[in-house]
Amino acid sequence: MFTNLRIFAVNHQKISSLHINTMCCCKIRLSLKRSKLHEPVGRKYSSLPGLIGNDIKSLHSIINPPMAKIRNIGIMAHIDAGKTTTTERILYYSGYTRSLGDVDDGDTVTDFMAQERERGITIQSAAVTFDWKGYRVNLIDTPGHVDFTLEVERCLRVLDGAVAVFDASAGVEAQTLTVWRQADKHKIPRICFLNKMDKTGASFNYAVESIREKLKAKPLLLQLPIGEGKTFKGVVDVVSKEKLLWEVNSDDGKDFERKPLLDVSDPELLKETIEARSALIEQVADLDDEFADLVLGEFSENFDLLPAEKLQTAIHRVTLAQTAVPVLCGSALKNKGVQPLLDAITMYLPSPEEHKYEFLPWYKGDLCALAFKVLHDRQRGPLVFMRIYSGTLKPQLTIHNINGNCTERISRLLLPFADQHVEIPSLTAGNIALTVGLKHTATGDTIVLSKSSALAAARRAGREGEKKHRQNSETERLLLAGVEIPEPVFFCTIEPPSVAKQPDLDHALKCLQREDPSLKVRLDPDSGQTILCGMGELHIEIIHDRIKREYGLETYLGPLQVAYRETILNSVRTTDTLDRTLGDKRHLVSVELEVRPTEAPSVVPVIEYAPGVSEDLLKVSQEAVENGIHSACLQGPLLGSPVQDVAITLHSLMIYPGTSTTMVSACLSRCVQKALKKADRQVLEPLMNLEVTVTRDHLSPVLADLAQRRGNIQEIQTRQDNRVVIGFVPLAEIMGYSTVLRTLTSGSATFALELSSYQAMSPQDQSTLLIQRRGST
Ligand SMILES: Nc1nc2c(ncn2[C@@H]2O[C@H](COP(=O)(O)OP(=O)(O)OP(=O)(O)O)[C@@H](O)[C@H]2O)c(=O)[nH]1
Repeated sequence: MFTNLRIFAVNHQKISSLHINTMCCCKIRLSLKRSKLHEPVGRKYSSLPGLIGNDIKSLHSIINPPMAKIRNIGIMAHIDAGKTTTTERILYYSGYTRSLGDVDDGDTVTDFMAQERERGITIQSAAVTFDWKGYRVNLIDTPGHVDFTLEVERCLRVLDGAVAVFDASAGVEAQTLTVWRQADKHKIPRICFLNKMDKTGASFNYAVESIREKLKAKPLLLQLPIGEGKTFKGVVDVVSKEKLLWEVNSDDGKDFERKPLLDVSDPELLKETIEARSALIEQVADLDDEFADLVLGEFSENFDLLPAEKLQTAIHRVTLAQTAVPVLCGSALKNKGVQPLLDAITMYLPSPEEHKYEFLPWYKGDLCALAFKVLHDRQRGPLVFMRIYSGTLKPQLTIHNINGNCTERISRLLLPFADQHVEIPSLTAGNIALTVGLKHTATGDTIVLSKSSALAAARRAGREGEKKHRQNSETERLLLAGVEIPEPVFFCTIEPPSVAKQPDLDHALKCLQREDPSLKVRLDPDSGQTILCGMGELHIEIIHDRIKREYGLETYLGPLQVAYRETILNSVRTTDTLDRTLGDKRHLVSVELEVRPTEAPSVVPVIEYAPGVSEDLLKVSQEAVENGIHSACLQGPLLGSPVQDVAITLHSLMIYPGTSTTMVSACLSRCVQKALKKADRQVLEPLMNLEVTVTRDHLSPVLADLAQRRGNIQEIQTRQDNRVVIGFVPLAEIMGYSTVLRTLTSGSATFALELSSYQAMSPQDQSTLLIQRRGST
């Protein structure tokens, strides 16, 4: 077996040439505390647990543990809540690293891109595998910045459970709400970790209350803090009525004392704990009938006698049902409370087999996996992270990619221990694998054993959900991704240093798009320039920098522009005829159609056919008709921006025999454009949700500034000593806001932005924009 196992220890020199990138970017958080750039620090990694001392037994358990012992877990939070620090502690206590990494020193394992280390920011999520008390935990550290929300969502799709990390002095913050909603959407059971309990201003009760109020969740208090802020020393385990104290002088928090609470030594704390435990038991009994029967039967006289295990099992069920969330607390930075968090992960979050996936029976044990992340490694080519739902992955296995409709071979199979990768002979369902050798698989692709296996699964799926999935093609039913890719809100031109380098730029952009589906690249039909479209200023900056660092290309970005949309306000009916003779062939198309605004929002045009349009004709030309309509709606008549919220009804269509489909599309496209031009038109602009956290002293200048930016303030909340301004502001007005806010508040404020919707511009703002655009072209 040893011959099949090799460790790829990736040292820091390698990292810079390996995956990812080194780039400079600005962190939206305004505090400059990390402005010092760090050289990547050399760091020793221990051998993997089980690989030392010829321990073949644990070696076996490392590769394929029983499914009940697997936990696929994500860590999600608002920026800076402490996800990376918590992950570092987790890796240290699980024996995977020998020293404690620190984001402020730039030597963490999961933030392993050089830029992440330099700036202490998580950009790409990294999967880390480790073992804890006989459990295999695959942990994903996700980015907190809103520009990378898609990364978070993509990871949530493959997880069975998540830990939501909060800054205990701030409670629920803007980005927490976003990721919480995403976790709701993917039905991910969660536990909450109130981090930074050591920080001045930390408040357990305040943070719990904000979970209740803002997330509308039912917190189950499994712990109580012993002290808060500077006096924070440990926690009380409410379930077992024990106190856990970390030694004051311990520099790594590895050793801590766990003692039962006794009336003689801790009368007050014991009383408080018994009350909290009774409240917890009542809360769980309210949510779980089986537990209620137990409590009301055997233990109704005295809750105190209820064994901890019974309560734990019930909490596990309630967590899975997502009717409540267990809450724990600690301080990752000060090394307190992380080991109990690990215990809670294995105890309360589900194993893969506890998640019922409707598609599993379709495969009957054949391979089914989702590629959820692609990284480009200069030496090994693309590395694809996969969640295996069914079947087994092996090196040299030929697999079929349903999205790409292609077949390719996995050359090697690895277990992703952050920047150490262990080569393995096979990996079974429930695990997260890293594959080498797949050249065409992109993020979000569904992987199966073979084309025939996909067809067999599609037939089973078809039989099962005949009505439910009627519109989808056979194989579309099998696609797992389900991650909606938000439309980009920013774009800019990108140019290579010389025309000769254009193919290199195209290659780099193609690779980056496979990794990151939220990056869109298109060609400007008028200028022929390449256009980059992204989710935010930081996103585009990072792509630019990655092209330089990873692909050695110095590119030039045009000014960053807001991605507007257009729509129409009234119905217009029009006709068009295209009559062209090419060679000896006559192409003749005649069309009559109507464009009108839709009632419900729709990014793509809604296409309808009037009864007068011949069904036979549509059978052969429908695709060409719809291509023509879609292409017309890509460039609206006002700004050349995509047109949305329009419905198009085709009233008549005449096609002369022998006319090419290209001519049909061209005629439709021209006719739609003509109709759009005749209609009353409206520019839609991206409107952002804005949350600014600012000290009381700086509130007035921030509000005055927002008023000038067409900001619409909805609410000003009090968060401890700070004020939180919540409102909307047009994206066009908020570009470069980090610099302005830093100046206004001496670097003491933070802000978070998220796309809310596209909204109609006022006539005055619209005409100013149009004048500006026309002036600049
Ligand atoms: N006082 C205190 N500070 C902490 C604690 N945990 C993390 N920090 C600090 O908070 C800052 C952010 O920590 P990170 O671990 O990078 O947070 P993150 O959530 O991973 O941040 P992003 O990846 O940028 O979203 C760093 O300066 C940490 O040292 C804690 O328990 N107590």
